[in-house]
Amino acid sequence: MNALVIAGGRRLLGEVDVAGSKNSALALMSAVVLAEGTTILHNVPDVSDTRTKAQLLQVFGAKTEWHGSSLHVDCSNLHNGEADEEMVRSIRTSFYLLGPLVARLGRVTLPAPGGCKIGARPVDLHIKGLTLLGARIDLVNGVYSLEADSLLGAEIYLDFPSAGATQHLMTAAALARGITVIQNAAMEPEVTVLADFLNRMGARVEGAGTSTVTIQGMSSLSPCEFRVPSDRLQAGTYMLAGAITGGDVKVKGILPEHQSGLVNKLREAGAEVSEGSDWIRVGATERLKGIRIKTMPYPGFPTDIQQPMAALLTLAEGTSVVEETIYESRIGHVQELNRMGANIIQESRSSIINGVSQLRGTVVVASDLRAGAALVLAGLAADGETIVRNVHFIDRGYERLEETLQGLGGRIVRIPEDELRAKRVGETVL
Ligand SMILES: CC(=O)N[C@H]1[C@@H](OP(=O)(O)OP(=O)(O)OC[C@H]2O[C@@H](n3ccc(=O)[nH]c3=O)[C@H](O)[C@@H]2O)O[C@H](CO)[C@@H](O)[C@@H]1O
Ligand SMILES: C=C(OP(=O)(O)O)C(=O)O
Repeated sequence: MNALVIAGGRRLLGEVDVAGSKNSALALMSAVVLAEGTTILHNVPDVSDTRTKAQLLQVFGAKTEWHGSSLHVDCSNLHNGEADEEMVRSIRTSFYLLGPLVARLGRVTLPAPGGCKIGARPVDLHIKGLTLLGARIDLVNGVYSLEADSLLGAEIYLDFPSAGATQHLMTAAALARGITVIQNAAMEPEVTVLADFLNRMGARVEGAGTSTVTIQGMSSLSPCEFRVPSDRLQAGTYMLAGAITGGDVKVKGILPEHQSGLVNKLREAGAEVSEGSDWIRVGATERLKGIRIKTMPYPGFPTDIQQPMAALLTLAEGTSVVEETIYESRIGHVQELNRMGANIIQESRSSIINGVSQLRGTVVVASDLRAGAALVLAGLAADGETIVRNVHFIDRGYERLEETLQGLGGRIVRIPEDELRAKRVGETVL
């Protein structure tokens, strides 16, 4: 296990080229199984989730090869396999493989998925949709078994615009006979990226990015080459790094229209934000003001940026209220930020943040991916040294986080936790 050690208090300055999107790459890595032959995904982020997903594909007979950030996946000889429960539980999108694999193989079994522990995260909408597409589904001892002679197009209404269910069902429907219509679909950018990818494979998907997505299923699809777009969540985190350190950070190679929730809220808090066709620059010359945030499905304020944004607001003047409406317990950062001197009171799904003028470095523990990102941001701004433990959570979704932050002038290093234990109380690392 590793920890990140951060010597805070330095303004971050400079430019960041943002890596490929974890969430898009993972959805595409399910869709690749739809086509016989080798699909090539470019710009796949080097994070633990994509490496785990590649291993999972191998369990079902796919051959995977990494060439830098390009992933070649040969799905010519798929077969059933028994996936290790630990592996499946370590990522969320293991589950998105069920639909496309049953479409290709006629039957498949897979343990229930994992992902960040930020709420109950049921899969009922996935199951409801797959059942409507004609799959027979059993759950025994935490393992899902699916069977279908062939999938049939269906009309599916989602009770909540779930990003995962929308993408999973679109993928399965691409090999179903007839037309599938998904109502109350998620409108997240990752849905549109997946539609572009499926269309590149020969499917006919329309309406992605709206609340009604229509998929004309095909009897077969072809492999293709596709570039994963940049990660809007890594980008958002680096924008926040510019703001929380009173620095000036330009994130490049991104689609600014995907950041409108964050950009508007940063401006409301008093940050300086400018943007061009494929970049956004964020800085802060004065202390920010407290604001209200409410997470919502896209295009609302993204839940995945809620925890990093909360870190920023701990230092804003006055009181902020951050309401999490998507997940019932995305609060792992709260207690740890308070250990650093923040003043956050958690009331049900709302964090009431009373701004403090300084955070103090200490040892904190990441409970999940974005809680980890929030603690790193807090550490960059804090007085003294912060040690963030459980870095494996952060590694799920940030490609070479410490190198990127070092490139902006941040003092941050990764060290094995064993080395930390050897230090005397009060002894610093950096
Ligand atoms: C790998 C990936 O892409 N992860 C993202 C994806 O997660 P994920 O796809 O898991 O998130 P969903 O959009 O499905 O979840 C949103 C809400 O719907 C609920 N729900 C979901 C499915 C279901 O069958 N039943 C149900 O009740 C969830 O518990 C949650 O409260 O979208 C989330 C919302 O933008 C992001 O936070 C995650 O980073
Ligand atoms: C919640 C997240 O990921 P996952 O859905 O993969 O757990 C995230 O990326 O913030």
